[in-house]
Amino acid sequence: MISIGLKKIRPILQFNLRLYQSLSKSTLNEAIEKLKPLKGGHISLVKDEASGIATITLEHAEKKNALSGQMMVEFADIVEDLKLWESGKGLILRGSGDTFCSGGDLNTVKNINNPCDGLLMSTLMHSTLNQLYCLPLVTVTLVHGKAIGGGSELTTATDFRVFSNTGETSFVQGKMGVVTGWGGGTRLVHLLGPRLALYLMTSCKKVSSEEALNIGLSDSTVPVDSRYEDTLNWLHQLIKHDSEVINAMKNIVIGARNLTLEESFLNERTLFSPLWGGPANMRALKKNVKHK
Ligand SMILES: C[C@@H](C(=O)O)C(=O)SCCNC(=O)CCNC(=O)[C@H](O)C(C)(C)COP(=O)(O)OP(=O)(O)OC[C@H]1O[C@@H](n2cnc3c(N)ncnc32)[C@H](O)[C@@H]1OP(=O)(O)O
Repeated sequence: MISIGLKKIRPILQFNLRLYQSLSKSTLNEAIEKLKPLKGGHISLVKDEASGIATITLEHAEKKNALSGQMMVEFADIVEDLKLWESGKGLILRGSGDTFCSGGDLNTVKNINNPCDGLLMSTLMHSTLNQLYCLPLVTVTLVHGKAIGGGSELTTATDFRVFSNTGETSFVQGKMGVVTGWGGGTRLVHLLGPRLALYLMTSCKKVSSEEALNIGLSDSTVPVDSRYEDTLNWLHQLIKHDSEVINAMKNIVIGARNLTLEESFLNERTLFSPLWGGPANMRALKKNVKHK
């Protein structure tokens, strides 16, 4: 009976996750062709096998970490890489220099400034950021300095946000005559609810680190000088368990976000059963842990 359940649930979860990936393969390929030649900056990925924490760094400091077309394509490749990282537990997304990200690189934007190309860019960024959103890792954005436009959208693609004192986010798309192009509007509603999300989008208000903490957009504020180390420490507190346990916890959250209630409970049972009596569970039982 259980094996029937196991067989059923994988396709359900995978079907829902495929929704994010299946924004038409040919459209994605067309987007990559279009965006790749639009150069500038770089995105790096460092995977620390010992801790299970990966760090993605936007490296275009001279343009305030604006995302060029080339960086958008690199971002897609990095998320593909992380999807295959079996021992991974956590991820930090950050920017280099004094700004988290000033959104789309205006030089790239000028080259693709028509509805068709806009749809291509949007399709690629939706695919990348929604797959990031669905990684089985505990993910956090370190918001140091400004997150503007598309930059503010990036911050919504992780589970948590840690702001440095100077961290600030603003959904300025309205001032640019557009709306969120990277899926940040939908994720913002999931994060804060429709009322606050609509307020932030329509007002284009700058949200300081303090305000972000107050409204539940930020999970912690860290001093500027020790921002990366403090974010690492903050994340370490959440990823003490075995990677299988962390991955299953995150997959419960992803399932609950995407599936119907019934499917989500089935997903949860399916994730639970292999851990019950598994290596981490047996080690814990042997230790006779007291939860004082
Ligand atoms: C995709 C779409 C969406 O919303 O979905 C978007 O994101 S649209 C993009 C929305 N973002 C924007 O409109 C950003 C506009 N930029 C700004 O507001 C400002 O530059 C700040 C980001 C607040 C930084 O001001 P600050 O006075 O500190 O520095 P700055 O203005 O001298 O900027 C340093 C250099 O970075 C460049 N720079 C800054 N942001 C850029 C961007 N997004 N694309 C291309 N270049 C950019 C500046 O032009 C300047 O280049 P030079 O040294 O060569 O002069």
